[in-house]
Parts: sequence; C-alpha cells; structure tokens
Amino acid sequence: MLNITMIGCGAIGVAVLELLENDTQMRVEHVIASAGSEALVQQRLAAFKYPPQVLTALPADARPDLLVECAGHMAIEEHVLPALERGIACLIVSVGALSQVGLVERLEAAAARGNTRIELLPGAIGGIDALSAAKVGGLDSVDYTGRKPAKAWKNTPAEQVCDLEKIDQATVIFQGSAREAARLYPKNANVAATLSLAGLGLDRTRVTLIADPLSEENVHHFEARGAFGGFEMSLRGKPLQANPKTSALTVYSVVRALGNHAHAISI
Ligand SMILES: NC(=O)C1=CN([C@@H]2O[C@H](COP(=O)(O)OP(=O)(O)OC[C@H]3O[C@@H](n4cnc5c(N)ncnc54)[C@H](O)[C@@H]3O)[C@@H](O)[C@H]2O)C=CC1
Ligand SMILES: O=C([O-])CC(=O)C(=O)O
Repeated sequence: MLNITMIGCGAIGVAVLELLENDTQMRVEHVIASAGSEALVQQRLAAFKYPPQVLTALPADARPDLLVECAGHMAIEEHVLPALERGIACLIVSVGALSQVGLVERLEAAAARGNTRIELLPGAIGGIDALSAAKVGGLDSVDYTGRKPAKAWKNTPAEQVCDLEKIDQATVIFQGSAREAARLYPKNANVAATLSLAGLGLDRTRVTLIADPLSEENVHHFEARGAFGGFEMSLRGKPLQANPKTSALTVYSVVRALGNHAHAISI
C-alpha cells in the first residue's frame, strides 16, 4: 500500500481524494493544509470513508512513500524543499513555481542530499513525452497559447488589461516569455512553465494568454518545431466546478501519476 501525503486540499485535492477512495493500493494518510484552514479542510473531508488526518506540517517522524503537491506556488518552498531534504519523493502540479530564478537548482540540490526525486506532473496538458523527446534532437521554437473563459482570469493582472465582465470577444491579456507568464499568472500558467521545462526553457518559450468570454473550456494549444520535425496539439479542457481556473485533466494527471507509482505497470 502506497502511503501518500497531500499538500493542499482545494479543488484538485478533493477531486483526487474522491478518485482514490476505492483504490486498494494507495491511501492518502495526511493532508497538509494552510494554517488557519484546518477546520474548513476537515469539513471538506467529512464525507470520506477514510478521511486523511489534517495537519499544517509534516510531522518530523512521518515517512510517506510520496508527497504530492496540489496547493500552489508557495507550497514548493514551504513543504516540497524540506521533504526532498528528508528523502521523501515529491510530485508537483505547481510547476510554474520553478520560474523563480534559482529554485530549480535548489530543488535539485535538496533531492540530491535526500537521495530522492521530484516529478513535475503534466497536469492540464498532454504531449510532454513527445516534446521532451524532441528536445533531445534539438528544438527551434515552441509557441503556446492558453485560452480560458473570462471568469478564469478574475483576480489576476488581466483585470488591468481589460474589463473581464464586459469583453464580448476573445482578448489577448498577455504576450511574452513563459517565465513572465508563470510569475504574473501563478494559477493559470503552470502549463506554460511545464512546456518550457520540457522544451526550450522558460525564456525562449513564447506564450500568449487569452480571455475568451465565448468559451467554456480551458484550451491549451502549442506548436513545436525542431530537428525531429514538427507537431502541434490542442487540448480542450473542462474546468473544474470548484475552481474555473483549473482543468479537470489536472486531477486525472495526479491520479495517473500516483497510480504509476502504486501499480505494477506504469503507463
Ligand atoms: N500543472 C497544471 O496543469 C496545473 C497546476 N495547478 C496548480 O495547482 C494549484 C492548486 O489548484 P486548485 O486545487 O485548483 O486550487 P484551490 O485554490 O482550489 O486549492 C488550493 C488549496 O491549497 C491550499 N494551500 C495553498 N497554499 C498552501 C500551502 N502553502 N500549504 C498547504 N496548503 C496550501 C489552499 O488553502 C487551498 O485549499 C494551483 O494554484 C496551481 O498552482 C492548477 C491547475 C493546472
Ligand atoms: O488547469 C488548467 O487549464 C491550466 C492551468 O490552470 C495552469 O496552467 O496553471
């Protein structure tokens, strides 16, 4: 039985727990919540058959097989770095956090000291296997466009670019590097960072972000060219009801990754 600690228990966390409830090969024993939100998280878990214990930090003697982050950028520094130092393997969805200069190197060093690994999950996008394979032969360009309904951009810098309540057509709210996109839109540009880390890097991956009042989907489109040839993909993700910024595929990506650790065959 794979013993898992989950960081964060919001839209992604709750949906992952629901899907794992009847899995006999893995169990989330602990959920790490932000200080002050323990009661709310306990409430979210009340209906579960085996509710995980809710804590605000991993106890010093806890040795989960895996730690999975479903919380947000701040959780990488706060929980993932120390867990790696302690030798606990980590899976993360807040990949955009790695746009902070020096954090990749610090994560690598912590994992080396702990003799363990960190896995960056594809989350809401696909094709990461092909893109990172293409990188081996050399990439010339990677262009990514993220298009989400207008309400998905609430409480982001997009509000300074346009009136999200009033726009009646697709509106470009950002154009620039993946590093800048991840910094400005931590809850909406993790895909941009993931594509960059798999491909041409945070400074050379070109990103366009669009608020689209006519769309009900989170559409992720990218085009890559290089020695391998070229490919493009478009993924039309359904947003989670509990959080319109987040696509349901992110939840399935977490469950798939955990299953690959728990089950005999990984795919
Ligand atoms: N890689 C990808 O494709 C995607 C990645 N994400 C990432 O996943 C994160 C979570 O997404 P949702 O579940 O939809 O958000 P949410 O806002 O519904 O839930 C996040 C939960 O984590 C908790 N939290 C925040 N910081 C924490 C910390 N330092 N320690 C413990 N708990 C903490 C919050 O209190 C909240 O309950 C996003 O912020 C984003 O960074 C989201 C969507 C796609
Ligand atoms: O869930 C999505 O569609 C993608 C997302 O929020 C991100 O890239 O941060």
